[in-house]
Parts: sequence; structure tokens; C-alpha cells
Amino acid sequence: MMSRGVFVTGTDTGIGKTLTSAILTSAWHATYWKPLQTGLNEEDGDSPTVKHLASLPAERLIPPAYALQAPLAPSAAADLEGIRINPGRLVLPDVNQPLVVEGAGGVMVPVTEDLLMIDIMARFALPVVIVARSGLGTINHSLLTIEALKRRGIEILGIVFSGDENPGNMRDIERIGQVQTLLSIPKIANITPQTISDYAKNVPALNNLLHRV
Ligand SMILES: Nc1ncnc2c1ncn2[C@@H]1O[C@H](COP(=O)(O)OP(=O)(O)OP(=O)(O)O)[C@@H](O)[C@H]1O
Ligand SMILES: C[C@H](N)[C@H](N)CCCCCC(=O)O
Ligand SMILES: [Mg+2]
Repeated sequence: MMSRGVFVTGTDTGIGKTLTSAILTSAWHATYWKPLQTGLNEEDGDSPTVKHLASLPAERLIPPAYALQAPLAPSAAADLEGIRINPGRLVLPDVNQPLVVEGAGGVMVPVTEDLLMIDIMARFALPVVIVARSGLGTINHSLLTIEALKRRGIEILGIVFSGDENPGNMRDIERIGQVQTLLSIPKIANITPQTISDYAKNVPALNNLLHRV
């Protein structure tokens, strides 16, 4: 059976993809996969964060296909270690639960010399969730991301805003980009398994969304 699920991308690195992935994974009792992890010499990586925040049992966490040290795009981090990323190893795992796949950085991040993150997304053919900042600068970044995805015929499930809600920005991006806002995640003061689980349980839009993936 084809895996159901989503690919979580963002308008930038450090924008809220992992937080969003933890919320979706928790709400949907999903399996989480970060295929390309970089920056492990500075942080533990996104898999342990999602495992903790979504209280995931080990069997619902697929290890990265590539786990790289430098806090750089995958192609550059791999180069530093003398590794050549083989796109043939980037294959969606066949799992029984919905799958939440998190990208590295945004859509135009190099994965190999001639493949970008967006090319890998096209191959996976999962509907895409775009995570964007709510505030100033998001209109340009969000519309560029939407345009790149549409140009390649990649299905956009919708956009998630992270940070203080900004209805004007939301309206402009929905109208010009012709996308739907899926969620607006407020600034969460204390991100813990409890706050994630409470949020995941109390936002009805999350369950409705599962029926569309
Ligand atoms: N709505 C929010 N409330 C509070 N903190 C947030 C919110 N959104 C993001 N953050 C914080 O911002 C930081 C970056 O977010 P996150 O790790 O989700 O980014 P990312 O897009 O996954 O980055 P990467 O490209 O490294 O995977 C984290 O410390 C996260 O907890
Ligand atoms: C290290 C970081 N947290 C991410 N894993 C990688 C982000 C790559 C971004 C590249 C870029 O757009 O300039
Ligand atoms: Mg992340």
C-alpha cells in the first residue's frame, strides 16, 4: 500500500518545521522520518526532538538516511565528510501509520550536486505542508516557496504559520498564492510533550486534515 502522509517543508531553516512535525505526528499517531539530517556536531538532530515531544515509541521513528555533522545544506555537509549522497537511498519507508517526513531547510536546498530538496519532494509525491513565519518577511518567502512547488506540479496541502497570528499576512498569502492556512501555531512559551499533546488534541483542524492525506 502507498504510504499516506505529508512532507513538511519550510520557507527557511529554523522556522518551525520540527515543531509542526511533532504536532502532526502526535495528532495523527504518525511515523516520523527526517531523511537528511545535518548539523549533528552542534545539536542532537530533529528525530530525538520529535521522539521526545510527540512521545513516540521507537518503532514510529525511522532513522535518517544520512546523518551529517556540519550545520550546512546536505550536499555541503556530505562533501565535508567525503560522502556522496545516493538519491536511490531516499525512498519512502512503507509503514502502516501516516508518515510525517521533514525536509532540511527550505525547498531550494542542495541535496547533491544536481538535485535540490524540491526534486526529492517531487519523487516522494506526498502532499506538502509549508511552514512559514507569521510576521514580517513571510509574504515574499511564502509566495516564492509556493511558486516553486506549483511550477513543478507538487501538491500543496496548505501552509502553517508559526508565531503571533498575523491575519493580514495570512490573507495575502492565501489570496495571491491560492493556498489554504492549515494551522496558525501561537508562540508557545514552554514546548514540552505535555503542551504538544494538549495542542494536538485540542485543535480539531488537525484531525480533519488527516482525512485529506
Ligand atoms: N510557535 C513557536 N513557539 C515557540 N517556539 C517556536 C515556535 N516555532 C518555532 N519555535 C522554536 O524555534 C526554533 C526553530 O524551530 P524548529 O526546530 O521547528 O525549526 P526547523 O524549521 O525544524 O529547522 P531545521 O531547518 O533546522 O530543521 C526551535 O527552538 C523551536 O522550538
Ligand atoms: C543545519 C540546519 N539546522 C539545517 N539542518 C540545514 C539548513 C540548510 C540551509 C541551507 C540554505 O538555505 O542556505
Ligand atoms: Mg527541523
